[in-house]
Amino acid sequence: MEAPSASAVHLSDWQESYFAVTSGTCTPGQKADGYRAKILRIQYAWANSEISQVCAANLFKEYAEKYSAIIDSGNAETGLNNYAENILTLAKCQQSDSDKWQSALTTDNVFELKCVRERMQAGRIFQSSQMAQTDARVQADKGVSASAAPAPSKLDVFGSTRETELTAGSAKCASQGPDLLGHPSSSKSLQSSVPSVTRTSDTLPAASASLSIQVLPGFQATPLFGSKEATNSSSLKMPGNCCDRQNSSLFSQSGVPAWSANSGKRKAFYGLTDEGSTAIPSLAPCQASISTETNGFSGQRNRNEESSAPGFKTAKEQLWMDQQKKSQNQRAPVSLYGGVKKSLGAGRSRGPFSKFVPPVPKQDGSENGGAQCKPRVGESTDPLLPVDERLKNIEPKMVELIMHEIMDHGPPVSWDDIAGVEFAKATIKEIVVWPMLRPDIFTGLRGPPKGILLFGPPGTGKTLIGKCIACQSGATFFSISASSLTSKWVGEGEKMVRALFTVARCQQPAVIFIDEIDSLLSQRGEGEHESSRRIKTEFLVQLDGATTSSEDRILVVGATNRPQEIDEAARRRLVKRLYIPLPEASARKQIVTRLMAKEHCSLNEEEIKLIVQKSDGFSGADMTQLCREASLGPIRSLQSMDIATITPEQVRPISFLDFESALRTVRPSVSPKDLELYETWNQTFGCGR
Ligand SMILES: Nc1ncnc2c1ncn2[C@@H]1O[C@H](COP(=O)(O)OP(=O)(O)OP(=O)(O)O)[C@@H](O)[C@H]1O
Ligand SMILES: [Mg+2]
Repeated sequence: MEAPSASAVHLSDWQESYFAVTSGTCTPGQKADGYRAKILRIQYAWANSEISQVCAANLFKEYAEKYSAIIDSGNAETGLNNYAENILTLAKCQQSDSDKWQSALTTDNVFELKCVRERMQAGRIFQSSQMAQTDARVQADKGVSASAAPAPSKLDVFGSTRETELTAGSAKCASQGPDLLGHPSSSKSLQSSVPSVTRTSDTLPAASASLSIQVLPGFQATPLFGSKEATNSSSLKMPGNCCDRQNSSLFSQSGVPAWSANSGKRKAFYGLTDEGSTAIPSLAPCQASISTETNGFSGQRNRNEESSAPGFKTAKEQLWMDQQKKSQNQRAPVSLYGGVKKSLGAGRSRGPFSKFVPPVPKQDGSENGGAQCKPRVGESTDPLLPVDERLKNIEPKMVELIMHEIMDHGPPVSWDDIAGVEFAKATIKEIVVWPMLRPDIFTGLRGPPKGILLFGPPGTGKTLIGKCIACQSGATFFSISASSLTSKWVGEGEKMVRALFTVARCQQPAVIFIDEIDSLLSQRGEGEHESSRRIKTEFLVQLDGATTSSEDRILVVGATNRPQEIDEAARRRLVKRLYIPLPEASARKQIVTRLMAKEHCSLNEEEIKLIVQKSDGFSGADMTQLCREASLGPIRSLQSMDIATITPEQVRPISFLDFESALRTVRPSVSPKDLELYETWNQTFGCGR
C-alpha cells in the first residue's frame, strides 16, 4: 500500500482498529463492525488514490471474507448467523422507487371515480334509511336478522343490513381505489385473514355508518361519501355525531388523535358490550366494536383505524391489532413465494378467499362431512375463535395453504374418459369410491387401504385417474405436488406434511393425491439433505396411521413413473400398487375414436384399425399427440389459401393420410427397455393380476 503523508493518520487508525479486532476481546458484532469499517476505509483510500486498484481489490477481498465469515457463521460464539446482513446493508442505501411515486388523483378528479360515486350513493341510501330504522341486529356471517322494524327495501339491494352493506362497500372501495391508482390492493389478503364465523353482535346505532369511511391514497383528508353537499366541497359534512366522528377520524391523520378524546366513552362502551348490553350510548366507539364483532372486512378497517388513531387504545383493541399484525406477518413468506394464492402444484381456480365447497355433498347431509370438524378449518384463522382441537398446534398459514390445495373444480373427468386400464379402474372403484360412499359396509377387514400407488410409464393416464377420483369419489380431494412440498418450504416441509394430514383428518373422507410421489419418498441415502429426510419420516409416520385412528377415512394416492426409486418403507405403506400400462389396441382405438368424434373427420373403421396397428407402443399421451398432429394436416394443405380469410367450412376433414404423415413425426415416448423395467417392477411389487 502506498502511504502518502496525508494518509499517515489513516494508517495509524488502521493499525489501531486492526489490533482491536484481532485482540480476541471483541464480540462477533464488534468484530463485524470493525471489518465493515475497514472495508469502508479501503474504498475511501482507493477513491482518494491513496492506494492502487489492485491493492484495494486485494484488501477488499481479504476483509470482505473475514466479515462474511462472522456474519454468516452459525457458530453462536464466533458468528452472527445473519445471512441477510449483507443484503440489508446494501438495501438500506437504495432508495425505493415508491419514494418518487406521486398520486395521479387530485381532489378535483376524485369525485369522478366510480367507487367514489358508489360510496356517495351508498351514503345517501344510508341517510334515508337512517330515518326509517334505528335498530338492527347484525349477524356477522351470512347477513342479518332485523330485530325491530323490517329493513328498508333499498338496503336489500346490498343483501344485508346497512352496517354490513356499507362496510362491505367500503372494502370494495378500498380494493378499487388502489387498483385505480395502479397499485396492488391489499384488501384481499386482509380479507383472507379475517374470520367469517357467525356471531351476533350487540345492537348497533345507526350512526355506525361512520365505519365505512375509506380513505384512498392521495386524498386522505377527503371523506368519500356522505351528504349531497359532498359533491361540491372537498370537506364533507354528515349530520350529527356520525359526521363528527368521520371528520375527527379523518383529520386525526394529520395529527390529532381523535380516539384519545373519546377514550373515556370508549371504555364505558366496552364495559357495556362486555356485559352483553344491547344499548350503545356513544356513537364513536362503535367502530372498534364492529371491528371485532361483525364481518370479514374488519381487518381492513382496523388498519385504517390504526393509522388514523395513534392515541389511546384499549387492551381489547390492541390485542386485535396485534393479532392482525401477527397473522399478516405469518403470511409474509407466502407472498414471497408468489402471492397469497399460492399453489402447491395442482392448478386450481379457487380464490384464496373462497369458501371450501366439497366436490360432492357429503352423505350425512352436513356440508362439512360430519361432525368431526366444526367450524370448518379454513374459516377460522382467528386465534380467538374456537377451532378444531387437532389444528391447535398447526400454524394458521399452513392450514390456509393446505385448504387452498383442495381441488373442487376443473373439467369433470369420468371413468369412461380413461381408455383401457380396466383392472386399475375396477380396483380403484373398489377401494376408493365405494368405501367413501358406503363406509358402513367397508369396515373391519373390508376397510380400505390407507395408501395406493399408481405407477407406470409416462403419459398413461395416472394423473388423469387422480382427477377422476377427485370427481367421482365424493371425498375432499387434496392435490399436492411432492416437489413443491420439498423445494419451496425448506425446513418447513415436514410441518406442511403434518398440516396436510391434520387438515385432511378434519375434512374426512379425504383423498390426498400426490403426483410424482417419488420425489417425496425416494430412497433414503447418505448424501440426502436433512430436510428432505425429515419430510419423508413425517410422511411415513402419517401414512402409517400412528397418529391417526383406524376410523379415519383418509386415503393417500401416489402417482409415479419411477416406482423403483420409492423408499421400501413407503412402498410397504402404499399397499395397493397398481400398474398403469401402455394402452392396448382397444384402448388406443377408444382414444382415437373419442378425440376424432369431436372433430370434422373422414376416418372409417378400417382406417382407424390401421392407425391402431401402426401406433403400437404409444402411450395415451402419444396417442393424443398423434391426433393433434393429424388434425393439423388439413390446415397445412391449405397452401394456396390465406389462413386469415378462410372459413372453417373450407377446411377439409381429417383423413387417414393425415394420420399417416403424423405417424412419421410422432414417435412412442416410452422405449421397450423402459417398459421392461416397469413390467419387472410390477411383477415384483405390483398388485395387478
Ligand atoms: N388411458 C388414457 N385414456 C385417455 N387419455 C389418456 C390416457 N392416458 C393418457 N391420456 C392422455 O394423455 C394425457 C397425459 O396423461 P397423464 O398426465 O394422466 O399421464 P401420466 O401417466 O400422469 O404421465 P406422467 O407419468 O408423465 O405424469 C392426458 O391428459 C390424456 O389426454
Ligand atoms: Mg402425471
